[in-house]
Amino acid sequence: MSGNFVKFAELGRKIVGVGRNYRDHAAELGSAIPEVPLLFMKPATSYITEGTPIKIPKGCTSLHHEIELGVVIGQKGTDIPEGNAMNHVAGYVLALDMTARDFQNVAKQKGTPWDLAKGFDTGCPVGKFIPKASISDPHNLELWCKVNGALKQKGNTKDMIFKIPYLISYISQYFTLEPYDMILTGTCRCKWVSKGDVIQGGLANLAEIKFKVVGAGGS
Ligand SMILES: O=C(O)/C=C/C(=O)CC(=O)C(=O)O
Ligand SMILES: [Mg+2]
Repeated sequence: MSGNFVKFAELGRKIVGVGRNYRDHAAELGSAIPEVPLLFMKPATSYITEGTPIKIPKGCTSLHHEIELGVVIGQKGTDIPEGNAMNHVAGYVLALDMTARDFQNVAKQKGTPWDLAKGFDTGCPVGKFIPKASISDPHNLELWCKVNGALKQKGNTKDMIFKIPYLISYISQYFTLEPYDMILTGTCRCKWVSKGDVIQGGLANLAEIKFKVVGAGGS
């Protein structure tokens, strides 16, 4: 797959989220560690790139940022063996899995889907595509997130419970993975944001992102 994958977020493929893949995040939400990957989907309409603000979804009173490593798929596959999984990776991206935590808490209590909490417009800000060759070990990368300059999240991808080859293999047993799909690999921790805040994130010395948060009305 060529390095010219920059516009993957505009090509409209699916986003598969992995939840509770870091012990610290599961613990801070009082959630059990999953025995198999906990999956959810975000529609491609949730993608935004730098320059477009994150809009607090209508009625949301607790919007959280989750800084995550995104894995961008480059080769189609179903039932991908773990040993071959990395051949399906085109590259990576630094992403924010924005989560309407209040919507999610209601859904968790009622046992209903997380779609509204995860899949709203602007809920998946991403940075630039990073070709696979630029990262020798995706399981040893520092991740950080600041809000208005104050550090809110700091973690390392080495702490993922389920590693990338296993995630690709597991997901592809249920959803065919296609070029330009993206897997959000989970977050180390989370915090909330408000209208007017500026979120910045970093992935080792490879990528940085910056997004402004606006209200439901767009200001
Ligand atoms: O309620 C929970 O335990 C987890 C909530 C999430 O939003 C999961 C994630 O997206 C994540 O762990 O990254
Ligand atoms: Mg997440």
